[in-house]
Amino acid sequence: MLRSNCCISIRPCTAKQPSFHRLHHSISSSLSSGRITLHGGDGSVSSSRLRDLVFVVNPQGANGRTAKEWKKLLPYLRTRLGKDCNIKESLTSGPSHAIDITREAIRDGADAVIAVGGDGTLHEVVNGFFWEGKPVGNLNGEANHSAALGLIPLGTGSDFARTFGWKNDPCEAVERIAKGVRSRVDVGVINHEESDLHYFINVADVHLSAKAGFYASKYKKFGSLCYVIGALQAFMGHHNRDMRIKVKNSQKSLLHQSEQVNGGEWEIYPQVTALCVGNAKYFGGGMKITPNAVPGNGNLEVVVLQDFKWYDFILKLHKLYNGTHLSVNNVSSRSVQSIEIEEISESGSVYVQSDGEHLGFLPRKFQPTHTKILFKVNSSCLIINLTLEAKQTTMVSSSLSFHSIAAATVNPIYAVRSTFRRNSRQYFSTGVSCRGQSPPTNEPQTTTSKGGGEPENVLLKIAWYGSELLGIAASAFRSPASPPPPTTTEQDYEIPVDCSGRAVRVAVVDSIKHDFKRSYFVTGDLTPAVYEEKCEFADPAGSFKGLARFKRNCTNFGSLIEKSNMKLMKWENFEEKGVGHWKFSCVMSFPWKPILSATGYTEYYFDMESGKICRHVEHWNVPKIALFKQLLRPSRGLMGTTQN
Ligand SMILES: Nc1ncnc2c1ncn2[C@@H]1O[C@H](COP(=O)(O)OP(=O)(O)OP(=O)(O)O)[C@@H](O)[C@H]1O
Repeated sequence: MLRSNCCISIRPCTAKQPSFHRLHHSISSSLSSGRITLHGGDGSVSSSRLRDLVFVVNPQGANGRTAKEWKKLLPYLRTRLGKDCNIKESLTSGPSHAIDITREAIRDGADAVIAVGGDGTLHEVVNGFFWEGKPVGNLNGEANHSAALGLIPLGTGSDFARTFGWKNDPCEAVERIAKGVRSRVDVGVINHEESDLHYFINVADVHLSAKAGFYASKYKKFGSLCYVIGALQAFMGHHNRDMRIKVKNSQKSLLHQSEQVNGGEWEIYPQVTALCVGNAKYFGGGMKITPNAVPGNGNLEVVVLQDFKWYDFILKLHKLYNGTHLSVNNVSSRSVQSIEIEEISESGSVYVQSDGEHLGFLPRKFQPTHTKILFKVNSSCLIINLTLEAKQTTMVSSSLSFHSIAAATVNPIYAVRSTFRRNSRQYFSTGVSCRGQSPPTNEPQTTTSKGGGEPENVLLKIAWYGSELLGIAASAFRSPASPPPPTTTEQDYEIPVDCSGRAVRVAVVDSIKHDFKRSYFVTGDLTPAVYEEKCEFADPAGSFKGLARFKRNCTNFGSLIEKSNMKLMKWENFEEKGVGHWKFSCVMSFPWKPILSATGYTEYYFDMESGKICRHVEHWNVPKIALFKQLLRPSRGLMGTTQN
């Protein structure tokens, strides 16, 4: 790896940065009345009209779930907002289409463009607010009119929404839109030689995290598991790289609690693993990577991870999720207004992504452009009002630069003069005024989706999916000479039934006890006859249905284990369920032979009709972190246990 001379310095900001206040302009009156008052040039009130809301829907978001949720949401949306707004729906036909839709909608005078999907869709809609470095204006020449940005988070990660504490709950999002409270957010701009300016609203990052994001996008069909697979793949062939950065208007090193006195000079950051520039706090499906970022304060938070090894991520993963990683060695953070980044060796292999979208590789030359633009965002519903404030300060350097864009003035966004043109080609069939067309039902048909969950939950999910994946991988590499999973006569066992055809409870419980004796955790040896075919298997990290998958997971887990011991300590009977308290220990077959040891209990719920097990819920008494630590602790491989 190439290292070159370096100097580290930061110049204090001399440029005036407009001060930012979070604005909460209530527009609920506009929304509830459904009317926007239009003022004539002499200030006279001329007429009023309904607000035009354009919903840009990515039907492929969250592996197709966005389309399903949207279909269910639309009737409710019309009921809730249709009285006051023209609701237009526009489905994207492929990548980047949302950019064009947004531009055209704004040119046509839309009052708000609302992204429906994940961060990728939001990212495209944000980029649609700009054209050649300037905010797009409507073609009616209304100086005071500027479109707002909204969000119904329905993606896989939906990380931007997490900063505001919003869940992937479309009904909640509609309520936020209906309330209409607005505040402003900044938008970052990325300059890249030979390409247009690129805007981001959440987090832009380079190197390992960006590479992981690149791979994760290929596995979205696996839901949040895509981030685990992406990260594993990104580690292959990864090398930390020396980088040079130049920041501007940095105020305070958050890590060292000191004021920066220099700015605008190059600093060397050796062995950078990842560098993240946050306008908001979360990325990668819930990692609180830039925990001090505030989307409306005019600054970006830069977090640099240096010299991380793969095991550092395992050891510190929970800190990355809960945002406490800034206290870790080799992690630094600072607040900046702009940053330029250069890879010293110019390998051209350093990935860049913004808002989870792959942008290319760290280039060698850039021409940053500073554009001051005003964004006001609805802090609760994310309606961003965008107004051009100032533009074009050009500086030349050989780096990638991220700017926070901000401005001080606020335009009243509902003093609009235009009428919304209704002939846009891009509005699909439902793009009509919903006034008076409310569906008969007022009840939302949507289901609440997972998302915006607790960091610990995400960690658990990763552990769950990770172990499942590891098990699958291990089973794939299992030697053909290895003995096949034990086959048992239990496959053919028929459970006795009572006169109403229901499985006899005592026989079911006996079978469960028998399965414990055969260490079903690691052998997958379960008695199929006592389980419903679609039995649900759950633990605090997740759940799925189907005995076959559970058996496969157990068998695969077994292939990672050298020795194990499982004991049913106590059994309790209740009317609708039985509870088995167990003790489990094993030696993993990793080179450092870690020993896992835990107690826990499993609840077996019985189906009232068939008498078979319909839910199998596992609880581990050991904290997850303790399990993680056990996994990393080497042993001598000595354990007086039953051979698996
Ligand atoms: N009609 C479409 N067909 C295929 N891809 C599309 C289509 N419309 C948009 N896309 C692309 O889908 C990608 C992902 O979309 P989106 O971000 O909404 O969902 P997600 O990836 O599941 O969520 P998140 O980004 O929050 O993890 C975007 O990069 C976008 O370019």
